[in-house]
Amino acid sequence: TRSTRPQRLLKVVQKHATRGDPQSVISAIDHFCRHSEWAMNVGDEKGSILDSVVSELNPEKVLELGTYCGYSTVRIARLLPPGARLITLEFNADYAAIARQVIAWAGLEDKVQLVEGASEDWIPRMKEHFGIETFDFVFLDHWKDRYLPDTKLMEDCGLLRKGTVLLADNVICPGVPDYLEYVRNSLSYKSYYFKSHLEYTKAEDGLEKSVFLG
Ligand SMILES: O=C(NC/C=C/[C@H]1O[C@@H](n2ccc(=O)cc2)[C@H](O)[C@@H]1O)c1cc([N+](=O)[O-])cc(O)c1O
Ligand SMILES: [Mg+2]
Repeated sequence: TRSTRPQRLLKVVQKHATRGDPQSVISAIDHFCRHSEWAMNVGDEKGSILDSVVSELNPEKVLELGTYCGYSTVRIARLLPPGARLITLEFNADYAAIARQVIAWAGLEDKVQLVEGASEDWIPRMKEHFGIETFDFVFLDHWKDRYLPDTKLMEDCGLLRKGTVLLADNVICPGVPDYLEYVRNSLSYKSYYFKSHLEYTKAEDGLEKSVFLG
């Protein structure tokens, strides 16, 4: 039977990227998704904004909601200082299996912990299961109707501290109106919109950076 899109992405990485070279993994996926088959990776344009936010923050503890094939996992983990840790949550077992191999190909498995399951089940367990006090940086790129409830859940679980940065993908396309309204109007956040484009297209999209004020 026909392969899946994640399987085709992994094949492209294994064929065109160099083991242990995260940039080559990123470039191989971007080239394939721009010229052969679109996929819902954050992509090169928004990815550069993600890079700048991570580089400026230099986070020790990172949470990613929505691994998919591991593209943004690789983008973030490649910039983390030694000893820093990225926990990425993936609901779909098939996607998780592909992402593990993409992350390993990039040579970043020591910095990344991929956890399979639903964000609402794992967020309340971050402290007791992973020994996490608070996160320095959270990248939201999972189901768009989960951005707001999961943000409130992270607040309630005490996982955000003064200065924690949330960066949300797709705030225009497909859009997360309830999340945007919340972080832009809540007195607990200072929010900024980075205008960009939907990955590999000319459609508008953007990233919303929201700093938790405690
Ligand atoms: O729908 C989109 N993303 C949903 C992503 C969902 C991912 O998050 C995981 N997850 C992990 C943990 C959970 O608790 C739930 C799901 C799912 O198993 C999936 O791997 C999307 C769509 C477009 N688009 O143009 O249509 C563009 C984008 O950049 C997008 O991100
Ligand atoms: Mg996205």
